[in-house]
Amino acid sequence: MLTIEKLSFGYSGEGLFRNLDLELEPGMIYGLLGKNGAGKTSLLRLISGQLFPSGGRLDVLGFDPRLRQPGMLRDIYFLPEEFPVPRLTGTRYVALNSPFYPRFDRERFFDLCEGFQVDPAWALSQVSLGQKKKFLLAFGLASGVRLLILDEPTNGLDIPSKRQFRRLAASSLGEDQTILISTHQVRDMENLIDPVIILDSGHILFSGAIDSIAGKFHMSLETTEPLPQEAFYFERVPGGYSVVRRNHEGYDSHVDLEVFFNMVIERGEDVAAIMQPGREEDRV
Ligand SMILES: Nc1ncnc2c1ncn2[C@@H]1O[C@H](COP(=O)(O)OP(=O)(O)OP(=O)(O)O)[C@@H](O)[C@H]1O
Repeated sequence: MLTIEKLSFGYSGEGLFRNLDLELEPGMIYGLLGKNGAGKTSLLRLISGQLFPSGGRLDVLGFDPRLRQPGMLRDIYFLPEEFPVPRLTGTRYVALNSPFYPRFDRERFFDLCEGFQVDPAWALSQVSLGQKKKFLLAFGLASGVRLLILDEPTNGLDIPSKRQFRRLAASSLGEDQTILISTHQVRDMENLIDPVIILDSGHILFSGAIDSIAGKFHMSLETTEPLPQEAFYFERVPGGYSVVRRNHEGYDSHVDLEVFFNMVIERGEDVAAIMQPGREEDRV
């Protein structure tokens, strides 16, 4: 559903992406993780045709996003991190905008509004940032598009709303749909995103399924600090140390995404070597 090959892009001559490759499959909720400034928003804007690459190939739902053809636009919904809202009620917004999305499901939209505790009768310009965001998330999740792109969707949401978002997003996904969520708040996305893509300074350091991580690495919370040679990676956490070891024994363990993210940022090349069969080097 989305293929990126050898993508290059930069702002005013400064290279951000060089030879970037990425493939997204339908039926998944991808998490695009990266620190501030890693390039997440730029990548999302390239995918949705709001920025143009300087080289390489982008295929989004069979379209070249630069052309912004109606066939692509009716199947993509992009919720940016910051967004202006018109001086309209939610109901009027839906009446004006839903016709652009042929598979928009009004009943689902009202259910989602109820789930998010937002009232479509509200004037959008007069509600809080979190309420606006939840309204637009309900719109996006009800739009029926094949590619839903959410840039930092949990920014501005309170803790119960973040939980609601995870629940409603997971229950909204159809087989032919993909959700691509960018965030630097990794914890907010746990138990929702799979696979994960980790971007750092314009490079994809990791792209893969949670299962594949659990197959190669074992994570545990330990009370004592391990010796460096005893662990692949560890960090101090409340209550002790989060310790990552190679999973040679095939143990089942929960993947703590934040720890994995930190590990990839610190040891990206080593993780890549381990994750790729055939190029694996046996490290502790
Ligand atoms: N319009 C622009 N002109 C010039 N440079 C830009 C522009 N937009 C972004 N950049 C730069 O490109 C890099 C990537 O920015 P981008 O917004 O894509 O990162 P991000 O991962 O989304 O960050 P954040 O998590 O802070 O939103 C940063 O170094 C940023 O300063």
